Amino acid sequence: MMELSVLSWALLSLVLLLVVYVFYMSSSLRLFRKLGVPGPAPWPIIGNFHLELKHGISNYHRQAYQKYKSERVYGLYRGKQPFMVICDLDVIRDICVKNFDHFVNRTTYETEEPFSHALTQVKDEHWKNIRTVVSPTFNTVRLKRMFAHIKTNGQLLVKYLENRQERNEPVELKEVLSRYTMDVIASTGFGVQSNSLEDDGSPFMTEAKRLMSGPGFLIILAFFLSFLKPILRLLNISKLPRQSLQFFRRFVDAAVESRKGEAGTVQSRNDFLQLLMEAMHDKDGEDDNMTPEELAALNSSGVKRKLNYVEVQAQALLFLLAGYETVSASLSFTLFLLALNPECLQKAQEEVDEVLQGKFPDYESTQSLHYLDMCLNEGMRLYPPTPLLDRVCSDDIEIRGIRIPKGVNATFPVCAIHRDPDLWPEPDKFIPERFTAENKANRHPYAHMPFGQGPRNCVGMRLALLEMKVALAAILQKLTPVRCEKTVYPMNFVRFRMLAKDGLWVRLEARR
Ligand code: HEM
Repeated sequence: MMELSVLSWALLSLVLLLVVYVFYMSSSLRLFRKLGVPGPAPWPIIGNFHLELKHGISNYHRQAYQKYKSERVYGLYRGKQPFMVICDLDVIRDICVKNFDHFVNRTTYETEEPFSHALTQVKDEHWKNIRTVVSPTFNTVRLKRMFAHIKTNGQLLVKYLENRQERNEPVELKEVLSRYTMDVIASTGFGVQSNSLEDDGSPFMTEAKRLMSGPGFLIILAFFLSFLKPILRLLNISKLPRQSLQFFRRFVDAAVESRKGEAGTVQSRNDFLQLLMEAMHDKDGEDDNMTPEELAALNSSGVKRKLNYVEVQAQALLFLLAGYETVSASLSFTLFLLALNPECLQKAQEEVDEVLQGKFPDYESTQSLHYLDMCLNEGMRLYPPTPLLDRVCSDDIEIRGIRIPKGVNATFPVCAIHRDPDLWPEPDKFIPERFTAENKANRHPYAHMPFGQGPRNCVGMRLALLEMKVALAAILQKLTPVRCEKTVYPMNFVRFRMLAKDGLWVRLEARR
């Protein structure tokens, strides 16, 4: 009898706890109703997260955007976290630029060390400090110095593809271009030739793939639904595969260690790691490797630019990861779309022939490949690697009649804006001519934002465009991609990833 009553008490307490928990989790689910912001009704505990899970992020937001666009904004909850999705491009512009001081940070989720110090994660002054150090890596002077690395890998890529063409083998573009991208990152970042193209068992590729293969379903849930995090911690489940993280950490450590003896010497390595290590030694203005332009940019910022070792480690790891999936996806989708659109392909090849005159692309010639630039922009419009962007509001503000309270995540539905038929007639078609100077001038500048916008935009954009143009131009100069028996279009996508389930298969023909 006694035992039963203990059990009853325990059950009663559990039920009470559950009620309190549900009440607590639901308490903030009234915010959007109070503000008059439309949106789907949230469920207790999970909010609206089930909708993104069920339809996929891009599909869900394309539908929701069309439904609520006339209201300029809609509200969603992930767990109890409120996300105000902004459909009005002028409001997005004000958030990114005019009112940037209210929206410096983006939503971050708990990450393993040292990732919490990476540029994508850090906040406010910490972010400004690291961004100031990292930005000069991508200026014209540094990109020109890095070009030799990109050229070597571009030449290897074409040689590899020519071999495949001679054997008449179809090629899965995402796989091959991921290998090229990893080789470019390893060489421009760390001065290392990772040989991913040549070597099927390259540890660089194996670990990068493992890292990118995406976390398990439970982990994705925990990413967004914070109440699951303690459970994962208790089960010692990591969001990123530990083995791969360890591999890249050891790689960065070894690279830093091997260069320590070089500190203070004039030896110039022209890579990202060198810049980070210089920032660690904090030579403030005495840097032989920096141009006057770079020094002026750094010193005028007025913020401290010394990095500690963990920060160096974090940026180095980020460099490996941030540019891998994004570049390889954009590059392979664009080449695939060119293969499916022979008229555009012909125009691109004519431009390449005219500009390059039979030579391998160099830094200057890539700047004249305007049609290729339009093709890349159109590829990233259709398949933006980052389908949603966001900024966290640090203080209550009203922008163009929309009240955004402190703590709310202002989200920009890039994947939906990029397919809005009012901005892009026939939005699902690949039409690079949308990006002629004239057409661009007639469109809102925020209608296209694959690299984000404002001071917190993609810091690696110029490197990304350069390595993508070199690869495209070098391939199209020698080879013509065409549909083959393995081509699947329209594509089916892997859940939660901008990755074609059946691959991006083409056959290559040699150009006469
Ligand atoms: C096609 C290629 C790429 C695309 C589409 C892309 C896209 C983006 C986007 C959308 C953001 C967020 C911007 C915002 O919130 O406004 C971002 C941030 C960032 N990207 Fe990229 N990216 C690409 C390549 C690269 C490369 C090659 C690197 C470096 C090697 C890089 C490094 C970063 C970093 C460090 C940030 C965080 C910037 C900050 O918080 O200050 N990205 N990128």
